[in-house]
Order: sequence, then structure tokens, then C-alpha cells
Amino acid sequence: MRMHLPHFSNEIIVEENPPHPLLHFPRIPPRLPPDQCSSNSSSTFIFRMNSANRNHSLSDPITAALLPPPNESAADREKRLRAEEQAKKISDDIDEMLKAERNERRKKNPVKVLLLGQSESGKSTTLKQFQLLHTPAAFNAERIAWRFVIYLNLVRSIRRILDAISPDYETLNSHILGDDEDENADAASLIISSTDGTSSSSYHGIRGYENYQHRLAPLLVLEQRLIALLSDEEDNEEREATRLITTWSASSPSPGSVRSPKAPPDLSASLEVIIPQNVVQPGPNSPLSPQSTQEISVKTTSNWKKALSLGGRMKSPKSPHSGELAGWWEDPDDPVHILNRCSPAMLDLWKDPNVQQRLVDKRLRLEESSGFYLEEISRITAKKYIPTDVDVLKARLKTTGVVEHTFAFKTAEFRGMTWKIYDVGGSKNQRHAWAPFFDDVNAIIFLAPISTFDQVLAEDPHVNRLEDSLLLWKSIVSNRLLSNVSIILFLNKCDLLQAKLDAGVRLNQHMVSYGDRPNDYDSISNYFRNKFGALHQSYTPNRERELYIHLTSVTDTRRTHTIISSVRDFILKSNLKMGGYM
Ligand SMILES: Nc1nc2c(ncn2[C@@H]2O[C@H](COP(=O)(O)OP(=O)(O)OP(=O)(O)O)[C@@H](O)[C@H]2O)c(=O)[nH]1
Ligand SMILES: [Mg+2]
Repeated sequence: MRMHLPHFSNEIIVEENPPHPLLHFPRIPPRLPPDQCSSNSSSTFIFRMNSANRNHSLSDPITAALLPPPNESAADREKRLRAEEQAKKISDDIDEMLKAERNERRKKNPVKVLLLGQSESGKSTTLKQFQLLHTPAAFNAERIAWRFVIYLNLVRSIRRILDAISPDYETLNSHILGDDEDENADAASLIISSTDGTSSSSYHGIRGYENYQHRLAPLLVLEQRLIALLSDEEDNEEREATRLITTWSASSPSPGSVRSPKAPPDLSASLEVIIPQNVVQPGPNSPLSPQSTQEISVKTTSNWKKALSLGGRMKSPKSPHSGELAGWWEDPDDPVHILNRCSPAMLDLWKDPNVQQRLVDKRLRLEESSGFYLEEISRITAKKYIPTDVDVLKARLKTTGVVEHTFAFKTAEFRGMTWKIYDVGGSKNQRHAWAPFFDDVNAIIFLAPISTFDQVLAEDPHVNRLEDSLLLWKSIVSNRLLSNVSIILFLNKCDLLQAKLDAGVRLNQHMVSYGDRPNDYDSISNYFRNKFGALHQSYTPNRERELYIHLTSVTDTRRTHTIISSVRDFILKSNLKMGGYM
């Protein structure tokens, strides 16, 4: 039977078996601190006989038994010293053996690291950075599969723009920011206090809206296909047809057909794209379908990466056995063709000054979600497009369930050691899945995006994102189960914080407590560092625990890899220390 000790315990396994036979040999007395002991030439430790410890030692039966008899002869003394020397040698051998055993165990038991933080905080992106750094071959193997997520992200950004310029936008938006608490908004860039000058009753959409809607209509169909592709691994066509029927039949939901957003996810289901149902009914002219404002997530048990990478079914029909890279653009069914044909219309829409003005008026900052791809329309819709590292890092796919990744270290210092990283879903209805990992984890990397002080949660538009991060942080650092777990804090999305401040957004309009301190990057990042640090200081159950805080932009590969290396060394060393391996 194996019993886990609390904290770091996964590395220390208590076996309820008989003790090792060598443990029956006599052990030498424990070494005492230098002020309480000294050694003679035969390396035998002798108590310093001041009156205090003599009294103590005489009352200690083991110590008393080890003291030489007062009338010891020279021959007896030699015999005793020989016996002690032998005992010490055996003891040293045991120590060596235990050390070797611990090293073996250390290699077998992986270091477990949990990535925590609210949804869109950057957990999955951090995991991708670990992959890029430690298993670049695996990262490369998945690169092509990310093409489909990137396409979907781009199509959804276009859809969000169409939503924003639609005559029905105000109706939809009032529902999103209204009283219902359904998980129905991708609120990454919606601001709580909207003070734009556009009157909701007078807005009729921008000029040319119908034209854009018409030219971009094929993308709406493509969106459904991409969702189907990402959800499927085999039997594609049959399942796609079924899924399309299911999807579109949800466009006029009866109240009973709406999935409760609070229902816990069915983690046992193997493969499913979750399309949360929206209670908002689109108007007759609207491009909005029930999915338009919602995020797509693929269950972590889905095998979409494998299914969509080269060697899977996305091979060119001309090379069914070779799995060659060349050729998918020769497949007339590949999604790239629709994107490529719609590329000029997408560019016209994105560059249209009226559209840009509308986005500014509505304070829709698409760059905070996957709007990054809008700046790269021509490159991404090219027929032979292959995602770059940054494209993959910025691809957004919400996590549901828990993803486990194993890394084996090859450096001399940590050779043979493996590291398991768990990436969890961060939205409120996913957090219940975190707790089972708490009693068996060695370190936590907590991500708090500090650019989000003016945003609300997608799943709950009444909650400010930064406030949610602070509350979540407090609950993690004060958790007794985690008191011996190393914690590293990434204050993330610093690049977006900088951009937001450059655009003139003021922190004190959203956090009154900031007062009239300077509204610059250094002052604000320092402020957040202190705020999160103070919470740890006040609530940690372990006052010895050191907290490491990094200011990060985890989409920036060079800087993130430097941070990851130092975090990795810190976690491994503190784990070795806590496990008694150092
Ligand atoms: N510009 C910028 N974008 C970031 C940064 N960190 C993450 N992102 C982007 O933010 C989006 C969300 O990041 P994810 O890593 O998917 O977030 P997550 O924490 O895994 O979210 P859930 O899976 O919903 O819990 C992705 O498109 C990322 O590329 C950052 O530091 N800067
Ligand atoms: Mg994720």
C-alpha cells in the first residue's frame, strides 16, 4: 500500500512494507550542531560535557548506553572504538544507499505543476511555450493542425465586426450586458462603462453593411465547417452533416433546449465541441447566429490535433499515402479556398474607416482576443499558409477539462527527471476541476492578466476581470492544502497593458483605489505587483514560502523562455529540497 504524505508528498512514498534489512544494523548517534559536539581523531562524535547537556545526556538512555564505562581499560577502549568505526561505516553505506534510492524515486515520480488563472489568462499559451522550449518537434508536428483554429479565430473576428456594424447590434449588446447571466458573451474587450456617443436607438448599421454581409456570407458557412472539423477525428462527413443539423436547429431554441451554462461539463464524453446556446434571437437582417458572440472550446479529450495534422485526413487527395506537406491547397474542399476568395472582402471591411470608427465608438478592442489575425489577413488566407510560432501561440481555443503534458529533462543537472504540467479550464464553471490536483501538486504557476482592469468576465458580465483574478489569487494562496506548494505568479498580458495605457485608458477610472498615482506602465505594474504580493503575505498559511512574481507577455517567446528556464530551475530545486533530495 502506498500512502501520500501532504505536500510534495507525491515524491515521497511511504511503503507499508517491512523496513529495509540494512536498517536493522545499529546506527551511530545523530550528529549534533557544532556548538554541542566536537570530534576526536577517530571521528567519533563526543558530547561537549557542559553541565547542562551532561544532565540531559545521562537522562537519555541511548546516550548513556553509548558513553564509555568510567573504568574502561586500554584494550576495551580499542575494541569499542573499532566497533564504533565499523558501525559508522555501515551507517555511511546506508546513507549512500538511501540517497541512490531517493534519486531513483525522484526519476520515477514526476514534478507536477498546475497552471491556474481565470479564462483567457494565458495558461494554454504558457503550456505552448513550454512545448516550444522543451519539445519543439512535437510543437512542429502540431503546427499545421493549428491552421484550423487560426482560420476559425479569424472568421470569428470578422463575424464580431459584422455584429458591431449590424443594425441589430444594440439589441444583441443590451442582452449581453443585461441581467441574464448566461455564458453568452465573448467579453474580452467589452468595457463595463460604455460612454460612447452613439445612441442605441438611432443606429442603423454602417453604409455598405448589406454589401459586406453578402460578400462575407460564405465565411458564416465556413465557420460551421471549421467547428465540425475541430470536433471530429474520423467519419468526418457523416458527423459533420449531423452536427450541422444539430447546430442550425439550435438557432431557434425552445426554452427547454437551452443548455444550462451552470451544468458541470461531462468530462467523460470523449469528443465534443461545446457551442453554448444563446438566448438572444437574431433579427431578420442580422448575420448573427446563436454562436456569433460565443467562444468555441474543444474538449481536451478530443484528438483534433492529431486528426488535423499532416498524415491525417487533411492530406492532399493526390498523395494519400505519402503524407507530404505539399498539397493541401490542391484539395478543393480545404477551408483555405473560401478564405482566399473572401480575403479582399475581409480586407475591405477591416480597412473601412467607418468600420474602424464604429469599433472605436463601441470600444471593441479586437486585438485583446484573436483580432491579431486581422492585421495579417493576406498572409493567413494565402493558399500555402503555414502558421508561424507566434500564430500558434496566439491561436485561441478555450480549454475545458484538464490537459496533461509530460516533459523529460535532458540537462545533466536534471537528467531523467520528468515534469507533468496540467492546463485547466479557467472559466467559472471549470474551476471545480482544479481541487482534485491540490493534494498532489508540487508547484503552481498562477496567471493574472493585468491588462484586464477595464474588462468583464465572458461568463459573468457583472464581474470585473481583475477583481476576479485578485479573489482567485487570494483563495489559492490562503489554501492550507497548498501551503507547502511553490507558487509562481505571472502578471501577464503586460504588452496589452502597455498598449492600453498608450491609448489613454486610465486605471483610476476603473480602480478608484489607485487614486492620482501616475498612469504609466512602471507605476501600474508595480502597483499590481505589490497588491498581489500583499495578499500572499497576508493570507499564506506558510510564512516561510517565498513568492516569485514575473511580469510577463507569454506570447513573447524570447522573454518567456528566459522566464520559464528560471521558473523551471526554481521549481526543481525547491522540489528537491522539500523532497530531501538535496
Ligand atoms: N497579447 C497577448 N496575448 C496573450 C497573452 N497571453 C495570452 N494571450 C492570448 O490570449 C488568449 C487566451 O489565452 P489562453 O492561453 O488560451 O488562455 P487560458 O488561460 O488557457 O484560457 P482558458 O482555456 O479559457 O482557461 C490567446 O489568444 C492568447 O494568445 C499575452 O501576454 N499577450
Ligand atoms: Mg486554456
